[in-house]
Amino acid sequence: MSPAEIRIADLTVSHQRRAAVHHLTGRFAPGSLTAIVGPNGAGKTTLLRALAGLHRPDEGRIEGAAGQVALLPQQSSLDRAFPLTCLDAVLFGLWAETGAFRAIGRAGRARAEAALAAVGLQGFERRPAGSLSAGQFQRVLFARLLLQDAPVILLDEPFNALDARTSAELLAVVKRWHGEGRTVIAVLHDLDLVRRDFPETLLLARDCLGWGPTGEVLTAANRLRARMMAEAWAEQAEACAA
Ligand SMILES: Nc1ncnc2c1ncn2[C@@H]1O[C@H](COP(=O)(O)OP(=O)(O)OP(=O)(O)O)[C@@H](O)[C@H]1O
Repeated sequence: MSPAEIRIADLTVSHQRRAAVHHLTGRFAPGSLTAIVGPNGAGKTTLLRALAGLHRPDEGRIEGAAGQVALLPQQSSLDRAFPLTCLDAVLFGLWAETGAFRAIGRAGRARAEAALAAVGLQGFERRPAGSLSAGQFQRVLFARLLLQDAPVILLDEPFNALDARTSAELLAVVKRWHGEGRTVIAVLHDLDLVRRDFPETLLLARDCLGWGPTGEVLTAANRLRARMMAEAWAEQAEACAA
């Protein structure tokens, strides 16, 4: 796995002309493990989706991400009523390799079965994905990421609403990715988890309030600034003017 660096230069991303990420500059070092933290509405998901190429920047640049990333979206953003088996859901991870309409061969199926087994879901291949618990479904999405085998992994609230055992097992998968030299970036709200397991942190409140070693970024002063900025956001704020 060749390590991937992502460089961000003066990035602004807006929704309906309102800036969600504002003039962000910095880099995710190759093979780094970074938490993105900040209050609700701070622009964390917007940044992750911009890194995945799903939001176009209004200004600035993202370099090094194109074709390199695999994204775990927030579960709440997914339609689980879609009639898919667990195996099919995992096989979506091969789209980038095979294209949407090319048949998946036996080798692809074997890889998908192995990925399901790696996240503790051996025997779930034919189960409808819609019948799974939230924790089981998150395991399926992790299996899909395993199959994508990307140098950069983007995770949006990967441990949200999971029990302690599922969280611990999926955190072990994240650490394995980091150990393999992948660049891993996760949006998280649990600051104890961030302090314990994520060496780097980006603290976002639309603007960047700190980006570097977690202990230096998650200071009481920085967190207070983030909270105060969140409280000050005017819903009718205009487009970025600076
Ligand atoms: N599709 C959209 N259309 C319009 N506004 C949006 C859209 N997506 C996000 N926003 C707005 O952009 C801002 C940033 O949202 P975003 O989801 O990136 O924040 P977040 O930090 O991930 O929040 P949370 O912690 O609540 O998930 C918010 O004000 C949100 O209302």
